[in-house]
Amino acid sequence: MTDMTDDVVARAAELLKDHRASIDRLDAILIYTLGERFKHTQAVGKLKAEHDLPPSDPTRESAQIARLEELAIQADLDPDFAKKFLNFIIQEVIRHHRQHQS
Ligand SMILES: O=C(O)C(=O)C[C@]1(C(=O)O)C=C[C@@H](O)C=C1
Repeated sequence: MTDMTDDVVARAAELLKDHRASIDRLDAILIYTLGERFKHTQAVGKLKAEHDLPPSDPTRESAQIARLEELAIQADLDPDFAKKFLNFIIQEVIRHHRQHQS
């Protein structure tokens, strides 16, 4: 009986370890992906500052949000979360753009 319980606990520990390894791998992908995204937005911020363009573009943001909501549904991710996540990133980008302009 105790042996069986030990097996179940050991199996659960193994599964937890595997999930955590996948989570760490995916978190690394997220961080590198965000790093790449910010490289592009830094270049966009420089262009906007050089050409006196406004830091934010609400029309572009609406299109991005609509697209990400669709992608989120396809990816089985909560579309409201996807929207909040993109908004959070875009707000940070706009903050960087404003720093370029001042
Ligand atoms: O595409 C732009 O114009 C950007 O400045 C990039 C970006 C984004 O992070 O995706 C940021 C701010 C804008 O309001 C829209 C989009």
